Amino acid sequence: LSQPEEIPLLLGERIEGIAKDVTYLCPFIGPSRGTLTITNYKLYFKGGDREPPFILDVPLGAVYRVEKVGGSTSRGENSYGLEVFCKDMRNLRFAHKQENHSRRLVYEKVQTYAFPVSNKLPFFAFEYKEYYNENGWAVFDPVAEYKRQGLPTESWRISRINENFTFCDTYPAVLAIPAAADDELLRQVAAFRSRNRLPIMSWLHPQSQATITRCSQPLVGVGGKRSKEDEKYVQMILDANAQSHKLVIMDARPTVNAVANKAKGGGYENEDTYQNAEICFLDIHNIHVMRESLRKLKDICFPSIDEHHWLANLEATHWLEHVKMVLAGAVRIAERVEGQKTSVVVHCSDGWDRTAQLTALAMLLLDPYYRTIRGFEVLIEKEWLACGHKMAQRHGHGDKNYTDADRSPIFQQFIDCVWQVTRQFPNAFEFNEHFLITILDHLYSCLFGTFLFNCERERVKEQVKTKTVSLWSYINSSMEEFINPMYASYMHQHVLFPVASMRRIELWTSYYIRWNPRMKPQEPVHQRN
Ligand SMILES: CCCC(=O)OC[C@@H](COP(=O)(O)O[C@@H]1[C@H](O)[C@H](OP(=O)(O)O)[C@@H](O)[C@H](O)[C@H]1O)OC(=O)CCC
Repeated sequence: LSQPEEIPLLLGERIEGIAKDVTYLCPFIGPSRGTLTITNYKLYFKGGDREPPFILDVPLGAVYRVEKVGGSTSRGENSYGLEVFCKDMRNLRFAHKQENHSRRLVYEKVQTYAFPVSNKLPFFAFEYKEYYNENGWAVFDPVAEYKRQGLPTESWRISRINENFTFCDTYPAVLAIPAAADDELLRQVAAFRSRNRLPIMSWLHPQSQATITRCSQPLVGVGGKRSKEDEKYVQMILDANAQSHKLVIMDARPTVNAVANKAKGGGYENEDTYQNAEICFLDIHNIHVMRESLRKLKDICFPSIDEHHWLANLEATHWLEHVKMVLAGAVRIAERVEGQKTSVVVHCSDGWDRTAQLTALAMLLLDPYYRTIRGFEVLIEKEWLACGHKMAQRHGHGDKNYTDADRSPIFQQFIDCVWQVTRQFPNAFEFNEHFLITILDHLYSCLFGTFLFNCERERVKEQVKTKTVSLWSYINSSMEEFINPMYASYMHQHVLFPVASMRRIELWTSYYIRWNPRMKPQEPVHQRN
């Protein structure tokens, strides 16, 4: 059986436990007997009874649950062991021998190193010492990105009112806001927005000066409160765009949820008080609906696919419908900004899930820069990480409470939407599908500091830029792996308008069904006698 030295270890990785004579029960090729090793970063199984050996290499960050299967009275073959549930659409079944107590060892080591936050241990990212000659932390600089967009202008200024994160603790330190708004007005506007997440600029159209701004819901409440300052500030956003006398407020939610939020002091802008604004609702469901939808999708994809009911089962998950709704919302924003030179304000309830999906996708459609590898990295850093999408909470990084209702695959759904666009415009992106899957793998692995924690304030406090490696260091050090050979320079000048219709939305099978072998090993064909 394999010896410790045969386990590939990263710099900073150490073996925490080895269990020999373990059987991995693969749902497709059947059992493999071998050695199961747990390190402070991964779960590694190597089968000794096949040539080539069967290898499993699973970052513990991808594990959300581990359960013991069978007890001391279990007698059936392989009935005593462990089940490991993973965030990357698979579950792993292992069978142990009862006598050598290897199950307890593996169970305890997985519980310890898969959930460092619950065990008051550092993420492995803080122990990972690999050197890369690319510094991924230098890919995104907010002022440089604003400069690339043409800021500051006479209508838009860069503000450091939030440089200590005391103005809005989930927003970036550096904000782009209307030049006409002084700090006093900013404070009054922030006070009227949920969690102080006032409208800030995401993107400026290089020709028309139309903008995409983003925020959280106004604190209207059941009493129908209004804020003259908020109304004045929204008017400043409109006035900053000389091309248009109208502004559109896109509320990502279904109206029923926007109304329900009034009961919690939230709500939406009233067209009577926001004179020159048109409000429309994009009907995208909340984090709870999306979590449930992906759970259903995993259930019909793994471990086996019901050939006779596949399409009915897929439709019943509603996953593709939700992907379509997010993409359709982004297309509506892009059409307004590009086609009608109209500025758009995007919000939802908190302005960090659906809003991030919509601004990032609309910017991807409108600006070819974000369709390059480095540009896409900037887009994720800016619209997702700096603007406070709760990466750690939504993915349960290092936390053993897998039933937490605040977990939801919103960022993954955004990457799925990006994949849909690459399918409709295969020449328009510098990156390939492997790039998108690698991002999702390291969304879960916690090997890099990039996706750790919930906002810029936390990342500054944890010193991720000096104590961890950026995912972009790894990717940009082997760029050729992630290049799309079909990328055509003439194409990338255009605005993309994908068809957000069910007939064009596809299931991303190389992600969701990646663990099923392409061909089920043929069952022996019984000769007709
Ligand atoms: C009487 C009590 C009313 C009430 O609880 O309102 C609260 C809403 C919850 O509001 P929702 O918008 O439905 O749901 C919210 C959004 O998903 C938000 O993400 P985003 O950034 O995309 O906004 C998350 O951050 C919140 O955690 C979540 O609660 O619940 C509903 O609207 C469900 C009822 C149909």
